[in-house]
Amino acid sequence: MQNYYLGLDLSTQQLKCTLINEAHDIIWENSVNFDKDLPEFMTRHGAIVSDNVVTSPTLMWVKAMDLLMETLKETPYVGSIRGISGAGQQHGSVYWSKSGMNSLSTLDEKSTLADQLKDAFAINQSPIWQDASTTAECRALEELVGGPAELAKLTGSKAYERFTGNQIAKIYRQNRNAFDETTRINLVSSFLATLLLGEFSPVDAADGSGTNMMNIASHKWDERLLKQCGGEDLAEKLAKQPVEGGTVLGNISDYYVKRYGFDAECKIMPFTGDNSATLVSMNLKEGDCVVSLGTSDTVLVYLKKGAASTTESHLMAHPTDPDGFMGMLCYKNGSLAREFIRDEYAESNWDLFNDYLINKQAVLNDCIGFYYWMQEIIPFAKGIHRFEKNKDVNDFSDKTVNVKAIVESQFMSMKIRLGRMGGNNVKRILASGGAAANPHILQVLSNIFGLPVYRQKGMNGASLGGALLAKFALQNKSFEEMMAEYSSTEMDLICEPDLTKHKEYLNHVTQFTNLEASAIHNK
Ligand SMILES: Nc1ncnc2c1ncn2[C@@H]1O[C@H](COP(=O)(O)OP(=O)(O)O)[C@@H](O)[C@H]1O
Ligand SMILES: O=C(CO)[C@@H](O)[C@H](O)COP(=O)(O)O
Repeated sequence: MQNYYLGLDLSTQQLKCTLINEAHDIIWENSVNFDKDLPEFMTRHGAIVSDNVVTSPTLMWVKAMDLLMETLKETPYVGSIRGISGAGQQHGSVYWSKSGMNSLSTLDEKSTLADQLKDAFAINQSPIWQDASTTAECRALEELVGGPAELAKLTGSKAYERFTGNQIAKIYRQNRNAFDETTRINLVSSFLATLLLGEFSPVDAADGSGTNMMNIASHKWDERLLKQCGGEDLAEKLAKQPVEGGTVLGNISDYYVKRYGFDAECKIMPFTGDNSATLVSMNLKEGDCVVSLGTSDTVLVYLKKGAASTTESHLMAHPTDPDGFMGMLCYKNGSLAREFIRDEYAESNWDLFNDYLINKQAVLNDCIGFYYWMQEIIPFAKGIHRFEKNKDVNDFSDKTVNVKAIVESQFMSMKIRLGRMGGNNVKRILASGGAAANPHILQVLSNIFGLPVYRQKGMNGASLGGALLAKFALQNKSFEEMMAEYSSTEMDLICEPDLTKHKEYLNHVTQFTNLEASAIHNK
């Protein structure tokens, strides 16, 4: 009989899934798009934005699970799925009420999850990673431990607005009734595992690194930080210490066995962050660097034991190597900012956008732009700033240059900051995320980094990583040994760099850095 492994990914705009067989071949993929498939929640790009406050309806995620499960039921594979793991957009959080946890443990297979969990949450709008409304909480947390560098040493990152501890601290201070009504808090990742188990799932250490509350060395909650973020009761609401990837949490809830035909022995593994899962799917080797172009743009590297934190990047626990780390840069103005420029200057058309990308010059012609459409993470800045021949301008003399300028500016920032994160020996770029479908964007990436760009097979790295994590936990080999047995997760080479252009880009690094500094100060 065949064995299958399922990976889910609840990211910003969609719930996606990937099913693999024993040989890691992708057998089936599907997705539920929040805006399109669940319009009743009125999200735009999966979120509800009110200035710096950004949330997603928790029940929308539950309903997306119902829809995805219905489609899975129609496949011939469901009864042969041996294990499920997956990922969630990082930092987002879910607040279960006591009665909600009771409903979860007594699910009736005749009704949907959404019908039974519609009143299950003490807070109906989950804060997500795009939120930037907790600056006061961030400063308080840093002050507690002696400053941003100290917090980065302790947890892997200085305080960031989107990190879960600061989000919890805001609720604790501003919405105490809802905080007191909350019996359990999940991250988005552990929320999916909780839904599948029918009981509370702990976070995995990799995603715990995105909370500003976990000790990056011991992978345990730091009591002082917990108290600062949510008083004496927070430890109880988090219930369990973070767990390592590769462990088994338990069997799937009977609800899915009866309603959808899952095997009663199907195991649920800890879910991780979407970036960690993407790292897993690529099976990174020394010299590899992932550039994920999803809603957010991220840069990921595998750092070995002994790596140090910085106040510009994130050091996160590695999802399969308990001694290793994932180094990460995260940009909020990724795909949505490119879409904004496409709509503004390229008639909402990716083909025209690509035409300008191929035929226009920006940085190499002294047209440099910074597009912080939403409050940016690195650098912490907002607004759109353009410079032509080093002069601050409202717009470029040829407005269509904005297309090339945004893509170049995003990748110049990554290139410069990757070096500072300790990623100096990179030999190849592995691209993933929705915008990696666009080879013209990848060509600019290749030229700026001076490196070949590869892309993985399949539609979604994070859910593929989830499926591999599920298999990893159910066998006795190391992750590398497991991956070495099969080659079907190898990458396709998409582009080679134009080294003449690469050298020219390097000549503009100082100019870029200076103009970026003046854009931040002129905000
Ligand atoms: N051909 C394309 N060129 C550039 N960007 C694209 C293209 N196709 C999709 N995208 C971008 O991919 C984004 C979605 O990426 P995805 O990784 O699926 O998001 P997430 O996982 O965060 O929900 C869209 O917002 C869109 O801008
Ligand atoms: O905040 C971060 C990482 O720190 C984001 O990368 C989120 O994890 C959202 O991911 P996508 O939906 O863009 O994949």
